[in-house]
Amino acid sequence: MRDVQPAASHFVDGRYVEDVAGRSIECVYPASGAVVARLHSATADIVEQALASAVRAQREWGALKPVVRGRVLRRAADIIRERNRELSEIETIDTGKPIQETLVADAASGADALEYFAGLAATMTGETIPLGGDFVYTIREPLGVVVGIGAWNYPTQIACWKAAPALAAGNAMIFKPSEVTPLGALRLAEILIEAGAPAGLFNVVQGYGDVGAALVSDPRVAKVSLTGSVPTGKKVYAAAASGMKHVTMELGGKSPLIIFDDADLDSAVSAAINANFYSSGQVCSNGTRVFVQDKIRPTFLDRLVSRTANAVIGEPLEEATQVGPLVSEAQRNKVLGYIETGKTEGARLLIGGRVPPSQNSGFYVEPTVFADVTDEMTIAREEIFGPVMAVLGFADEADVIARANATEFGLAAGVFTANLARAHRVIGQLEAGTCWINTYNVTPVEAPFGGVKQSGVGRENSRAALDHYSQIKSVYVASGPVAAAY
Ligand SMILES: NC(=O)c1ccc[n+]([C@@H]2O[C@H](COP(=O)([O-])OP(=O)(O)OC[C@H]3O[C@@H](n4cnc5c(N)ncnc54)[C@H](O)[C@@H]3O)[C@@H](O)[C@H]2O)c1
Ligand SMILES: C[N+](C)(C)CC=O
Ligand SMILES: [K+]
Repeated sequence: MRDVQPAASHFVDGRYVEDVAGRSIECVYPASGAVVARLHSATADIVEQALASAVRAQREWGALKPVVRGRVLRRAADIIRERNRELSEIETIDTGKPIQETLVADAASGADALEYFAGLAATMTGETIPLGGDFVYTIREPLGVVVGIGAWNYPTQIACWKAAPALAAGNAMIFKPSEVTPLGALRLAEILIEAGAPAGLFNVVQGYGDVGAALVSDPRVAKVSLTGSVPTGKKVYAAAASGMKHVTMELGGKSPLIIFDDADLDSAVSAAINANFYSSGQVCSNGTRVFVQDKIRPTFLDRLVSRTANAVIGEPLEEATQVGPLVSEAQRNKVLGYIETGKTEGARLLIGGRVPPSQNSGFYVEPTVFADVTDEMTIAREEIFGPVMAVLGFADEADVIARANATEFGLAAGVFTANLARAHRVIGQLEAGTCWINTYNVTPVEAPFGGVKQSGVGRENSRAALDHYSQIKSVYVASGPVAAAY
């Protein structure tokens, strides 16, 4: 296995920096439990260096022609693609996700975001508003220094999805990765410098929640973009509110995947597998409540179980492996606890539910399917963030829409049907920010991504993300003399 110990914990002002006074962070390889890197949480001194250098870099960067900023981001995208193999291995070691996933979904998606926003940078223009002889013109300005805070499931993708629109719009970013997966963002910071970004433009500081909180409460920070859980989102949103800061909140979900009886059944089974077992189920937008219409449910479950039995569980660095471990022991135990609750509350366990007998180290859980799940059961209400699918029945359209919406979350939703009129009708009534018809969890950077209700605020990706990283200055221009009352 490659050596992933970084030169130092943090990347600030264009170089690696360390302060061993910070609390220790051990980066664990989830497939074995071995410590693969030792880092330190940022001290107040490191946080100060990051903030001061970001303020300085942002002034320089924000004054550049946007097309020049785009060129730097485009170069970074190219470097990421050249190094995809190495970056994917680091991502697999950091998260435990199978290399066959990280080779296509992580650094590669990050490169897509950098390339996409590189192209859009120069299109961020204002408008002129004629007012007779006078007029108003508008300027889209950067916010200043923005903070990104990441979750552990997609560390590189999250860093890039936040950095790309932020930097394209002329901001500087300080990024705090999850303490569970500290590695990927450091490589992005190195690559941006290599691509020509000024020192301090994209700083990475490691740390636990207190480091995130210190960044969010600093008056030099104009915005925070968090990917994480709903409880953390509420804390960060509240802290940002007291400083009147902008926010983007990409939070959790318990999304419905609704399969009508006229759907292409094999595609629907594939989608349910992808929507629950990809990344061992550690995907925010997963369709973890699979509603299957009565007539096809027995056949659906048969095919689902026989295909799930074929999943290759194993060492994530081997290309044949399809299912790896969960990210940590704590997450594995949390998921096993939900499986026990599912059994106790009367759901029918069809397959999985155990630590795979072949894996005597690492944090593995078998892909697990529960049938006969009802709306009140804990496994149908709470986000598990593991490979646990709950299959529920339904008879008619109005009933399934009401039940799909009966949740505090609203991140995503999917509908499978051959009847496109029905597909659009149902999607129109679902309370979810990101929806799919006859597919699931496809998240191209060109499309807005984000949630409604408790699942979040704002959108990542697409043109919409640029609005969330910029503000409008409105300038009234007078052409005549000014009168006053006295
Ligand atoms: N919507 C999305 O795009 C998306 C993507 C991935 C994960 N998620 C969600 O993330 C969750 C899993 O990730 P997690 O366990 O890392 O989430 P988490 O909420 O525990 O932590 C997220 C990040 O917030 C930091 N943090 C914790 N307390 C903080 C505070 N008071 N102030 C500032 N920062 C603080 C953590 O250190 C970490 O970096 C799931 O709920 C999942 O649905 C959402
Ligand atoms: C954005 N996505 C779905 C790839 C990762 C969220 O957990
Ligand atoms: K790790």
